Amino acid sequence: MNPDQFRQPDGFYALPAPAKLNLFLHIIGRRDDGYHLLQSTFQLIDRCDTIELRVRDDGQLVHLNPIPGIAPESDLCIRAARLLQEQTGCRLGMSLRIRKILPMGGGVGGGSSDAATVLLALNRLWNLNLSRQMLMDWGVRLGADVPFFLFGRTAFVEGIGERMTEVPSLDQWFVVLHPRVHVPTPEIFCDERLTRNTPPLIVRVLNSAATKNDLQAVASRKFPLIQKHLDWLGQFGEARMTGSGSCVFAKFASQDAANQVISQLPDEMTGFIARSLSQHQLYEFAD
Ligand SMILES: C[C@@](CO)(OP(=O)(O)O)[C@H](O)COP(=O)(O)OP(=O)(O)OC[C@H]1O[C@@H](n2ccc(N)nc2=O)[C@H](O)[C@@H]1O
Ligand SMILES: Nc1ncnc2c1ncn2[C@@H]1O[C@H](COP(=O)(O)OP(=O)(O)O)[C@@H](O)[C@H]1O
Repeated sequence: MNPDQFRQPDGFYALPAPAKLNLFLHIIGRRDDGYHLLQSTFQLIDRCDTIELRVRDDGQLVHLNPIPGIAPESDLCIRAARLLQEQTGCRLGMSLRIRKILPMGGGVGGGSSDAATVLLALNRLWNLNLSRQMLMDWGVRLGADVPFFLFGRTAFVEGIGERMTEVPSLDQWFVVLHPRVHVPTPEIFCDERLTRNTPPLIVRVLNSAATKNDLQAVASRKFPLIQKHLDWLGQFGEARMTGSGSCVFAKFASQDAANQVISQLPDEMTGFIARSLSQHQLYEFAD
């Protein structure tokens, strides 16, 4: 795939960073170090941040529009580029702009996806020719979900989130709502009410009535606004939380059906519709 298809007249490449939904998320155990053993299906959706970047010859990593509240050097995109410089000795740099539309800390993986897009893009634009597996091994240092975005296809995820198997992607539409609460992931995982004994799935199911999100009961009890959004969306289909929240979603067979639901959204709620994506748009930027 030629990166030129993403090139804009100003010389920047405008690259998509898609969101994900956890179609289900089971906690099947806990390791001695406190980390939880998961089983989850991760689905890419076509709602995306846009990462605009241009290669620099001077080796600098310049963030042209830092996200309020995130210091440029802490931004996952800058950290991703620095990681590649450190690991490969590459002396090239980048200028970066982020067009951010994905809710932060919403369980749709925006920060991890932004980082994965930078890793994939620089792999091409800095001519590094690193394998997908190499990028995944390095990317996990930036965030637990980064390897999934590099994997780039619908995945059944196990372990603490590091073991991935491709599963068939279904063409589906989703309504996603964003309750305006920030859910602290460690607090949900540490809650004594969290169940950690869902029986392991043997058949690799994509999504069915037999699955759930084990983090949802704790998160929605702690944050009533999440429950309120689940109740509203639940009128139209089975509503579920993604990741550790706060976003909730329901799936629909057509764009029309999803549009009909979102058009009825009360003023005090925000949300969007999205379609399942069978493959990351930059999948071919790694071998
Ligand atoms: C559970 C998921 C599913 O997608 O939730 P979301 O972040 O998407 O909401 C992610 O894997 C999360 O990824 P991320 O938010 O990067 O988590 P990390 O920084 O690795 O971990 C935050 C904290 O969550 C707990 N944690 C996380 C993952 C795991 N398998 N077991 C855990 O117990 C640990 O307490 C850890 O300190
Ligand atoms: N480029 C970035 N985009 C979003 N979040 C970022 C970014 N860089 C660093 N972060 C930090 O990562 C945290 C997790 O972000 P995000 O991936 O959006 O959440 P989640 O894992 O719940 O989907 C944010 O709260 C923010 O502090």
